[in-house]
Amino acid sequence: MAPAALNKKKVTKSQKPPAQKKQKKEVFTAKPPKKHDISDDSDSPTEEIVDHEGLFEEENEEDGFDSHSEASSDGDDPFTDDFLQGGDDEEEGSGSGSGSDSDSDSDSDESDIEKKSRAIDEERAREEEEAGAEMQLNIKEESDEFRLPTKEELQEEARQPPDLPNLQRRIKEIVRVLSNFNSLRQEGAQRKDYVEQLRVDLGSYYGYNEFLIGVLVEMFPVVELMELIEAFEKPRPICLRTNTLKTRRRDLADVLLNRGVNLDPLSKWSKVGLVVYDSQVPIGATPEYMAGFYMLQSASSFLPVMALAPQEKERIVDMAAAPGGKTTYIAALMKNGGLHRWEDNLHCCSYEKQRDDLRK
Ligand SMILES: C[S@@+](CC[C@H](N)C(=O)[O-])C[C@H]1O[C@@H](n2cnc3c(N)ncnc32)[C@H](O)[C@@H]1O
Repeated sequence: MAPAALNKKKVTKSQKPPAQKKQKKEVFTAKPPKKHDISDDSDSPTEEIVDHEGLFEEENEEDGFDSHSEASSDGDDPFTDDFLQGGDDEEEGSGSGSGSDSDSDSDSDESDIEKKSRAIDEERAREEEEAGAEMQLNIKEESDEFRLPTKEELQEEARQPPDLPNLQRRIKEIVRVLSNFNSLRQEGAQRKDYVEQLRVDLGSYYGYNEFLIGVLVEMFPVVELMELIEAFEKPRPICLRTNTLKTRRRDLADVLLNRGVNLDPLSKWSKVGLVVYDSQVPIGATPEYMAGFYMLQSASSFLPVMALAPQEKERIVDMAAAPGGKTTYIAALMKNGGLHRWEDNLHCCSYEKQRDDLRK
């Protein structure tokens, strides 16, 4: 069945690492390289990054494996050397025919091994202690009081090209302070000082004009604001809307699947939308598209029409409606019985008429 096939493909597609993982990697990269430095000097930086991603995807398993493999690899070399030497000694010892010598040799071998083993344990304990101290230092640095930049610092910054990592860090810090303002605020600083700096930094970092970022900052609490802005950075999925005057979504999906379009129903909230992951044919030039079986339309553009909930025989005016995505959706919901004003011309809008107009 089509939906099963679609879902399968969706899973493959959704295996892309989520943006959050990136952050995780950034936060943690400071520590794990130790293992790589020791175990394999020849690793290229790229390989290291790949390894880290793997590491944090299966954190627990890897941690367990990691310490084990580290222990055995660290331990292997000295022990191997030892046993080899020990083997030679033993042979020499037995060659001399002195049983007590042999015993004492083997005793001293044993104590050698013990010594080396103890040295390795001590070395490891020291390393762990150092790593712990380093981690504490990092935690302390992160939790150190964040201070807003002074006027002079801002003036100096303004003379330089934008320092994006610094802006990103400051945005993160301001969000952190605003999320727990009473405990983390800088003495004497007001919430509005942080919000103002956040507004400026978000504008510079993400390239918003003052008006738009000002509206967004006023409109949303800080956590939602960040979620929204980060969502704006992600590419929109390609969606199409079934023209229910001509076909059913399921039938359209089947036909497109057969053409090599990898798609799924858009979401529970839409009965007409399909989301396209990838396609072996240009999605805007299939025979079905040319025949008006679907319209390429962002999922978000479905929503105003759904909110409007147009009914048959209503009169709906859609001003400045080109290219007509919402208007044709309205027309479909009105079963082609509506009257729409479209741009400067009055059209008695059948779906086909609008579509034909679109092509002119
Ligand atoms: C954002 S689009 C509308 C999209 C449409 N609602 C849809 O879903 O397909 C706005 C359209 O209005 C047109 N437009 C902007 N100002 C206009 C004006 N003063 N008079 C007529 N059309 C205008 C633009 O050229 C553009 O085609």
